[in-house]
Amino acid sequence: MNDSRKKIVAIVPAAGIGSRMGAELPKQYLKIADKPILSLTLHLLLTHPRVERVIVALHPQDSYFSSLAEASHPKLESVIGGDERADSVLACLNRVDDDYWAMVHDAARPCLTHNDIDKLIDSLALFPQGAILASPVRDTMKRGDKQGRIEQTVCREQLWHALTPQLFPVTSLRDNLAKALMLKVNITDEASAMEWAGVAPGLVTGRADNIKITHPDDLRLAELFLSHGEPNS
Ligand SMILES: Nc1ccn([C@@H]2O[C@H](COP(=O)(O)OP(=O)(O)OP(=O)(O)O)[C@@H](O)[C@H]2O)c(=O)n1
Ligand SMILES: C[C@](O)(CO)[C@H](O)COP(=O)(O)O
Repeated sequence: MNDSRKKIVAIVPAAGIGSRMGAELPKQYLKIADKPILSLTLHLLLTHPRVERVIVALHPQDSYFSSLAEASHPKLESVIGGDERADSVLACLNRVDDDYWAMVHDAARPCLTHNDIDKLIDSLALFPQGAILASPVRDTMKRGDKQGRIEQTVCREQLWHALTPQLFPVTSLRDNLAKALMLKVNITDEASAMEWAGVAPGLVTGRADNIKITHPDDLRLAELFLSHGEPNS
């Protein structure tokens, strides 16, 4: 099936509390260049021509989302997320028809570009099983011991940072994720659920500035990237 016929739904897990950020409000509502991070991420996905729908998972007590400009967008719907990121993704997947492809992208990654989304979608010709954006590890990698000392140097050949979006057929992702969660398998991204089921997702080199805003110093970095990044729409 060529990509012009692939129906793509973007799934945005945004039900976290941002504990590592330690801010007064969930990090997805902190502002960069005067815009909430979630607004930046949703706008990026809603304006991409190959994304038909966007589903966002929200915390049950989320009182911020309704005030976002994007909240009333006709292509967008929201669901209540779960205890872990994977539960939130599954809650979104349960709202999607089987003939879609799910492109799962963290709310906390607002620096994604349309060009990288196109790269990922185009990669399905090579990786019909699904694929993820990833960034090759550049630094020498160390494993530390419990005393904070170097235990070993880890070979960085073939090591990648998994990014998002991660793009898979809705049916296999939903089934594999549901089974893995039921068996209490540790799932931190969509690819790990697919790997658990024996699938080898494709790795597509994405921009290293597609960072996940996790700690306070990530905010300034993201602001820098967004002020110098390519226009997305
Ligand atoms: N139960 C959860 C937990 C996380 N997320 C989302 O998954 C993305 C990546 O998770 P992470 O960066 O860990 O966000 P938080 O869980 O909010 O951060 P922390 O672990 O520091 O609390 C975020 O957009 C977050 O909102 C979610 O939808 N549902
Ligand atoms: C999905 C992810 O962004 C890929 O790197 C990452 O696994 C999310 O992890 P988190 O602990 O939920 O931030």
